[in-house]
Amino acid sequence: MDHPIAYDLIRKLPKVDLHVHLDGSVKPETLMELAQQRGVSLPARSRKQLLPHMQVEDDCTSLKMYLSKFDFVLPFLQTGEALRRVAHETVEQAAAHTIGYIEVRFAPQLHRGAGLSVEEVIHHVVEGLRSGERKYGVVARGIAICMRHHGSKENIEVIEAAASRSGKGIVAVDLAGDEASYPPQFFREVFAVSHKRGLPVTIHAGEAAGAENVLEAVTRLGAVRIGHGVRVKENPELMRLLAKQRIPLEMCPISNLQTKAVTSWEQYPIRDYFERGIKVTVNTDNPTVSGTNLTKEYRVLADKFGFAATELAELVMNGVEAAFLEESEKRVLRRRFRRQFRELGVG
Ligand SMILES: O=c1[nH]cnc2c1ncn2[C@H]1C[C@H](O)[C@@H](CO)O1
Ligand SMILES: [Zn+2]
Repeated sequence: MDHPIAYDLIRKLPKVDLHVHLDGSVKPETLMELAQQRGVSLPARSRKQLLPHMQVEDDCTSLKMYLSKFDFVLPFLQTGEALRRVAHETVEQAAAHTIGYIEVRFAPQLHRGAGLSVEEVIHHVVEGLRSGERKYGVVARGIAICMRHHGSKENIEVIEAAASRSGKGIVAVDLAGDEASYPPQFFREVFAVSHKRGLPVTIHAGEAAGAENVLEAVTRLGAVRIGHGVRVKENPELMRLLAKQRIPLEMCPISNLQTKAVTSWEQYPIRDYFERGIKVTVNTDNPTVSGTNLTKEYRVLADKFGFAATELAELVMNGVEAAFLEESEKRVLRRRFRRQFRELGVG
């Protein structure tokens, strides 16, 4: 049976990905080459055999279990060369799904195992993004992540280094990792530094813990965007606050189902948020770990939630408005996207 919105139209629709992790985007083929270069043998010899080590299965029961997949790839992402390559390839993969703007996030402290400094990690990732930008015509920026299991000293070091690169490839900072074990109030001191340095903040919240974490992130950590926010639905007043303050949610539907932020699509609040006027954006989170891409994410919205093409275009434009870009850069994107929508007969 034909779907009311053709798969091909969704692929061709210009899109933005505001929430995609570098270490969740490594191609299996690349991992095999990186392992070979290091003389390390992998437990698998083909892409097909390797994928189960890099990707979650249907039996994933929690964010914690989901996060364990990253342990497999991180040992191979410890050199400048590897970081540049995966950053470049993240942009390449985005281009294949007509993504015009991408913000790639990464945790500098997780890439220091072979002696790189935080500044060097940031430098190599930004260089990889830039070469991807030049080759594929996708505007690409970086977000530096503080990890929940790291101490204040390490996280403040990330924020300081990111602030020094602000406007030079890095546009914001984030907090990621095991939300259930480390609530946001532990990080007030850390994010006070980003506030002092004028660096925008987005926080993973309301994914593996309740709506109170989103409230804390917005009111105490100064978050101007929220990663996921699936459990905001528990608090109607918070939903009104987010709509009123125009705080965008970076939702990642397929990842959200895998980490059990919800247990079925029926419980997924994206339609409800959209209708309440919350600025919902649609993103991939971790293309490799989640076995996803942005076309697939938008297709879920059409298939499971009945979003029409014009509504999908509205979600895309929410992403453009939510981008951590200068107003002049946004204007260019806005114009380009509107023209592309018209050419596709959408809106
Ligand atoms: O969805 C997520 N929630 C919390 N943390 C996450 C998510 N996806 C990836 N991460 C973590 C694992 C990675 O190693 C780290 C840096 O990208 O961020
Ligand atoms: Zn994430």
